[in-house]
Amino acid sequence: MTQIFQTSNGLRLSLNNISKNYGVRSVLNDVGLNIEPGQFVAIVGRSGCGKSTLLRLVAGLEKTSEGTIQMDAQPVQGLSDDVRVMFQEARLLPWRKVIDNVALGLPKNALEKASQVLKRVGLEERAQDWPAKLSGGQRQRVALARALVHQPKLLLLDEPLGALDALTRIEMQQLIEGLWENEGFTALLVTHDVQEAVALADRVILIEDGQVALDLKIDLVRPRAHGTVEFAALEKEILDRVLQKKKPALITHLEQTSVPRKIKGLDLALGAG
Ligand SMILES: Nc1ncnc2c1ncn2[C@@H]1O[C@H](COP(=O)(O)OP(=O)(O)OP(=O)(O)O)[C@@H](O)[C@H]1O
Repeated sequence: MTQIFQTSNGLRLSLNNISKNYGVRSVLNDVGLNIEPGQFVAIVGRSGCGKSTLLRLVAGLEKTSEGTIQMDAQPVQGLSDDVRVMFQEARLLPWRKVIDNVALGLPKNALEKASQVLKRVGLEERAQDWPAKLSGGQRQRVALARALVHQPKLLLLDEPLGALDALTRIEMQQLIEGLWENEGFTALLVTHDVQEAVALADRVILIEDGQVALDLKIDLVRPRAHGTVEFAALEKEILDRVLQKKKPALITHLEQTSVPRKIKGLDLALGAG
């Protein structure tokens, strides 16, 4: 089932020609993006291309060098109660039980609310455990519950499944997708995993050289089966675009001029049969 934006509880996010420099190094350069309320957007790109920087700017953890970010037409000025972030590490407080980690920052009488959200992530039976007793995947479920208990309008996901094994990762993807469909928040996911991006997102944005190099709509029915032709074609389109960029100039030249078949020894490097 595709997301119906009209019924969403999410916020509209606008990045208006934003740039970010660290000293003389330009990380993001004139990035413009408009994200609809309730949309699920994935940001992909090579390591160091500025994905996490973009997320930190949206979260209000850092300031843009140029340009503005708006949520529902209001400028972002620091942290907002409407926005929650989930990182690769769960960042739980080890001296607080699971339920108390989820209820962190809530009024004292909010334990009932916290336990309802724990139930939604499938961990109600672990409420009284210490975080150290949980697996990596369970800890990320707690982190997800801790974010969702605040009913965010925007959930920022900075490679939250990056450290998990393949099966747990798929389970967590399904959990996040289900919660997003029910709660209707806007989601912005940074991931290295193109397959994950195609599985979850309505739109995949590729960042390259500090700019939006690709903005691809993913119009597949949900939940998405990884093995379909349509799924594979979208995955390939993104991967081809990423790989095309960094091919050594010599290889690209040889491919274009079809010289490699004549040069023994280079055939292997090009994967030619
Ligand atoms: N606080 C900082 N000071 C200086 N440079 C920074 C700072 N934060 C990030 N950078 C630089 O900005 C660039 C982008 O970093 P960022 O973490 O956003 O990349 P990324 O695409 O998320 O990388 P990865 O996929 O490896 O996590 C990198 O070259 C990084 O070294």
